[in-house]
Amino acid sequence: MARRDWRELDESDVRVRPGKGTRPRSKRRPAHADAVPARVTAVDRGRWTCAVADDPGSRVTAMRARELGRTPVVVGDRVGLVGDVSGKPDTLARIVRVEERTSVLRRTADDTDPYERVVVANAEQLLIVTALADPPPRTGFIDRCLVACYTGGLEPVLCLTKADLADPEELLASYADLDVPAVVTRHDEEPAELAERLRGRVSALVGHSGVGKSTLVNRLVPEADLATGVVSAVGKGRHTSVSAVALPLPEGGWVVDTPGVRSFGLAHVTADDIVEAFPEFAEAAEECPSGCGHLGPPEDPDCALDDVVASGAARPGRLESLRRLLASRAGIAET
Ligand SMILES: Nc1nc2c(ncn2[C@@H]2O[C@H](COP(=O)(O)OP(=O)(O)OP(=O)(O)O)[C@@H](O)[C@H]2O)c(=O)[nH]1
Ligand SMILES: [Zn+2]
Repeated sequence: MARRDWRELDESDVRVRPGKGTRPRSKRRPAHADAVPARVTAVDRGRWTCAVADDPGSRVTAMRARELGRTPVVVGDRVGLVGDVSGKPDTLARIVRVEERTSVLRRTADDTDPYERVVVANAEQLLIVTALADPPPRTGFIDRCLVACYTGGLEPVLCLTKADLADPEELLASYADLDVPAVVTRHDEEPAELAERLRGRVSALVGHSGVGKSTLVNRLVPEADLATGVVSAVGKGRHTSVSAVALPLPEGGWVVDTPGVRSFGLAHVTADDIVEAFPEFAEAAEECPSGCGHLGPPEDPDCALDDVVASGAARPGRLESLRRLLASRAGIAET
């Protein structure tokens, strides 16, 4: 099985591993030994907003140093800044370095841009916001979010909103075998459990229009309405740009809203990439015929994963769930 690394899935990425071609870059590094570490919180027309040392009170505008070449720099990236990092009006710092990413969330290619691009870097978890009713939950969307998490290095969390309108039990049951943590919210109650889960961490948020994402963000980030510029994208709906924005949580951590992102870049994700997220099946998958899609009969009659369940080493529900995710990958083109 050719093991593919999520960090190498497309050419528009930062080179995240020291490879053959990186020697000149490491030579250059000492010149910026004084670079200040910061996190990118917003990107807008060739300007990057950065928080120095993760301090939400610091808001430095930066440009990209010429030496970075075409290296993409996205929200969540950890960067090194030189120049004026005071954040005072009309000052401009320079991004001279992009650190290796610990996770990536990609959006799908579309008519205006044929590449799958990273929209959020370094998020620890992805909050998949789904309404229990109005609009009704779409498991296909949730499943594709899960695949994006497993292959991008994020921990998924289900956030089921509008619990005042419908009971969460049925939906929770269909994800029980995946062991995905879930939080249930409703607008007439404080989202305390959710706030606890987000505290001190970097969490990306996705959800379709109308599921109550803005309602949640405004609850979690009380200043979201007051802050200028970058946060104006929150809650404007479909027509807003696809760029993400990181908002500081009052008790530490960041939520990264992803307005306009409604589907994920899974075009290069293989069946084996998904199986790797299921440790009990990963080894058996190497016994499968080459090119096995692991769907089982009739598509993949010689798939070895059924043997794992037959031997008692895995629960049948785990294989069913895994295969549902594998099947959902096939539907990635639909939005
Ligand atoms: N019954 C009920 N309605 C809610 C709840 N949360 C949000 N809503 C309503 O659902 C609608 C959509 O909420 P928003 O927060 O704007 O949803 P959104 O996902 O941000 O949608 P866009 O702004 O279109 O991206 C609004 O009318 C909210 O008042 C809830 O817990 N229960
Ligand atoms: Zn197989």
